[in-house]
Amino acid sequence: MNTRDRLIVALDVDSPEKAIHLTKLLSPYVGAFKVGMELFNSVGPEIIYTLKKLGANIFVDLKLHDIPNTVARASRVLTSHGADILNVHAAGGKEMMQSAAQAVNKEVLDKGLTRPLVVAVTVLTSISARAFKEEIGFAGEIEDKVVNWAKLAQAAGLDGVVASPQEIRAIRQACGPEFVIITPGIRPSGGAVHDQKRVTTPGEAIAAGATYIVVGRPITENSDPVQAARNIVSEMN
Ligand SMILES: O=c1ccn([C@@H]2O[C@H](COP(=O)(O)O)[C@@H](O)[C@H]2O)c(=O)[nH]1
Repeated sequence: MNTRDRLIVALDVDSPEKAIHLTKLLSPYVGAFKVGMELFNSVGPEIIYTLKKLGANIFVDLKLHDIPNTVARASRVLTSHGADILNVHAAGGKEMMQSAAQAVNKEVLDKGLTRPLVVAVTVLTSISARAFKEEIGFAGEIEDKVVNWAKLAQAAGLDGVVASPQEIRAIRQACGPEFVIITPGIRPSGGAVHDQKRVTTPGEAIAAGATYIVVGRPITENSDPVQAARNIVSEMN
């Protein structure tokens, strides 16, 4: 895979015009675009079709988390809309993840679609070690929880996980070289971290074994998004 194909830009915007503008501007420099809750809920599923018509690969980041039947049905619908990557929460459990994977596989077979990657969100990159223990009440270390959830996702038939770049090496060791690791919480050296807590630079994430990195504000809120994306790809090398 080319370095630039490993860069996914988070389109955290509230209108189709802004999303289309960024997609046209950045498509030559990045591998894919992420449609998250803000854009999906502002525009609706048609944004997936609109951006795919522009030739973009789309990660639909809705972080499904519900009972197995509900998540399976939602996963089937997102597959039919043409998501290239979709995700569920690992905290939903093995049965939920298995149901999602099976529903996606069935939809792909029934409709002759290209199979999307189905990945599990582990511990959000905005969660600090203190919040993990004192607020949410988990015992132990974040890395152990992330690795356990990654192994559970793999056993459930998922393709990979979303995790912080700080846990990449441990996940790689536990789940092997083919397992997909998508890492938000990426900040260029010296850049503002915003609400992210477990961050690294693009270069550190790739060196640790990330399959894809996700970058939003450092690109989309930059006065020159193209240069920001090009700088990040350079930092990945
Ligand atoms: O643990 C997670 C899971 C998802 N995200 C998403 O990634 C982007 C990051 O945006 P930045 O502006 O680069 O912080 C955003 O869309 C999140 O919803 C995450 O950050 N952490």
